[in-house]
Amino acid sequence: MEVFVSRKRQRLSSEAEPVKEQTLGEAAEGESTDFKLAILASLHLDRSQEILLDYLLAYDGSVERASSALALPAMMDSPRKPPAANGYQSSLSSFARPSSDEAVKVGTKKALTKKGKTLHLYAPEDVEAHTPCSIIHNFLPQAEADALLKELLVEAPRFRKETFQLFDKTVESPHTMRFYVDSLEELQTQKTAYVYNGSYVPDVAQTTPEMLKVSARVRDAVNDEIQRRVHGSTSDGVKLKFQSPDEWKPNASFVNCYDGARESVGYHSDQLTYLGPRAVIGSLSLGVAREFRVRKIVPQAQDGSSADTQGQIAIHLPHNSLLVMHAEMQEEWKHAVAPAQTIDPHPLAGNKRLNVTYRCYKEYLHPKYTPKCKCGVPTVLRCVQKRAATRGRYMWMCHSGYTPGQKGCTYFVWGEFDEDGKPPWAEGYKGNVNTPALPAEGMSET
Ligand SMILES: O=C(O)CCC(=O)C(=O)O
Ligand SMILES: [Fe+2]
Repeated sequence: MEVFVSRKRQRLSSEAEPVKEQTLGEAAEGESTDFKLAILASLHLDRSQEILLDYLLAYDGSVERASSALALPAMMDSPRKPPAANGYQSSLSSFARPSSDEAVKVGTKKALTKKGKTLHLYAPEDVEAHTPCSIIHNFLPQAEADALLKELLVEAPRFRKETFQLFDKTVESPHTMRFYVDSLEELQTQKTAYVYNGSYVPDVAQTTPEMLKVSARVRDAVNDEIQRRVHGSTSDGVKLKFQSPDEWKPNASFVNCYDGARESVGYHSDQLTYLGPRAVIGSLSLGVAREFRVRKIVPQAQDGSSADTQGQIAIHLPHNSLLVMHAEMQEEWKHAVAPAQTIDPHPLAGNKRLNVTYRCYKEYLHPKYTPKCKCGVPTVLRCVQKRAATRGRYMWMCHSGYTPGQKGCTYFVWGEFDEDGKPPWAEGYKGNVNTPALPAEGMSET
């Protein structure tokens, strides 16, 4: 296809295989779905993520074929009837009652979603049962939610779009954001020591007074939710391997602003580099209600089905709701905020949605301790998702492949973590359980 830029595929492995010239579309075929979506988005700027995903699924994951179809003027609509986006359920059981063997426990149930379909969830019990998240509606007293929203509306004009590298292109995130840390001392080290997508973040701000007040409430609620989930029916009191047993203490946050229906964030997992394995995140939504999409990216262990045969789940996020992304989330699922067809303006925020993602940065994952790559930059922590033989294992890799203007190196080392997610240099380290030791081949497919 002519529209594709010809490029040499960058290999992150040390295999000495000839590198052949290929189109961007061909090069993408072995990549993850979100990567393919990002390529389609860069080629079809006028199409929503939802339409792109629909086409990609309709053409069995082929970027070339999906892109050809998207280019045809006669096919401006989705290749199939899009799933209904409106309407409320009181709970999923009133919408589709599973048969007794299609159960009800997360982890033992059959997938509720089907390839190319979106299942919309509104009730907290459904969100909890069918996703790695839990949600608390009307989380803050109304006056406190409004005070925080007003404060963030004053901050929002200083937010910026994030840029990242996609092959030869520099792409901008379709919404704005800013990073906040609690202490002044942390603010200085963040600017000079912490690396995101290969570079320092020049604009780090100090957590505002209302954000800090709310942070204490979020901390208590998230710790309660973690306990409830660990002791609930699905995990029988056993935390996940690598999940920290310590109290969750937020000390930093990314604050996102979506101004209008079209602003969005594409499918991604949050970076684990400073949070560690099996991270938990508390995400507070204010202003316009939007849809949070989640999609499982590793197959259900029980039925062995491919993750790509499952559809996506949309969680409705109204003003003043706290969504907890639990420890299963970042390694096994991806999440997105989809562009909307229409939005209901909010009395204080107008067309804006503000979102605070409270995070717990671990002291022992400060870049002064973590492995450095050959470029001399602290590495990024990633978890293998696609390759079955090494799935679920952690590795430290060079950042620079994601940095505009930088090529990056092939540096890669398996991460060592104990059962509580601590690295060897952390106090109380109990010994490595991140089964490693396969040769470092084909590490480009995570
Ligand atoms: O806006 C949201 O709800 C999600 C934001 C998000 O995914 C992020 O900050 O990583
Ligand atoms: Fe995220």
